[in-house]
Amino acid sequence: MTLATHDVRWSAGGHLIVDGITLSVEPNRMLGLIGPNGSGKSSLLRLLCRMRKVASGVVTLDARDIGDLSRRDLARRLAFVEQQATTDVHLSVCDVVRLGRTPHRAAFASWTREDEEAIDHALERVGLTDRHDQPWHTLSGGERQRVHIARALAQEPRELILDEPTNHLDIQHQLSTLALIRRLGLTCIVALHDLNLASLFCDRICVLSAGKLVAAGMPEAVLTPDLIRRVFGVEVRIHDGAGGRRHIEYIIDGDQGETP
Ligand SMILES: Nc1ncnc2c1ncn2[C@@H]1O[C@H](COP(=O)(O)OP(=O)(O)OP(=O)(O)O)[C@@H](O)[C@H]1O
Repeated sequence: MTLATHDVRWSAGGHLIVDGITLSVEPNRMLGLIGPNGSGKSSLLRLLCRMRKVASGVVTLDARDIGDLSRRDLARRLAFVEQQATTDVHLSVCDVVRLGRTPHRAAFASWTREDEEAIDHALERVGLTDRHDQPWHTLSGGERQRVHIARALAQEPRELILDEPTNHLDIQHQLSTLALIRRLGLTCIVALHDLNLASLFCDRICVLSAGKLVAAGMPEAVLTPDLIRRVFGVEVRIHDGAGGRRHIEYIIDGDQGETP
């Protein structure tokens, strides 16, 4: 195991938001975190990358408490792409991606060829090489999201945590971004709302509900009509498609459609 939580709890505003969660991700695998709005996904991701401190329990990286690692050591291993991350409007695209190099550079050191190559490579991977010098504030929401992913890649992490990375992306970029993240072969924990995308791209899925872990396992074992009804309050039909791919069809009120 690389990254794991052990009976982790976190409270805010007098409420227990993350309620005794134990999970782990296998090295070089993609773990999807799903759950309704407010179920605690972002809060858990922040605990995983030490942006928040656990109230009890422990988060470990290679069996070491992440609280014992220096900020720099942690940032060399683990990158976080936040939901709706804000960035100073006066920066260019490459300035934002450069921020990812911070953990690799000594204070006041000049930029090395290695730094520049990491930045160029990261921009290439998200398909934004031609936007290198574009002012950040002129980018579309989807382009900003991809720049944030490039910033995380420039950090050259082994563990990558992403909070709704497909937000703001059109369907082509949702698919290509998740395919890219998968191709990276990093150890990855990703919060997703789209159950079909989670099923398509994740090796395993953890389901949160009201701060608790209510199911974990392979997508086909976890994403059953019963689980989706209990956790999301939605009726679905599951179709087996070509190549073992499954499709979750949502049944809206009054839909009497029968499975052919
Ligand atoms: N600092 C805080 N103070 C008070 N309440 C908080 C705080 N942070 C989170 N919460 C509450 O904790 C709950 C879980 O929030 P969180 O953002 O983790 O959920 P989520 O599953 O990521 O939701 P979404 O799918 O809507 O992004 C919410 O009800 C939220 O209002």
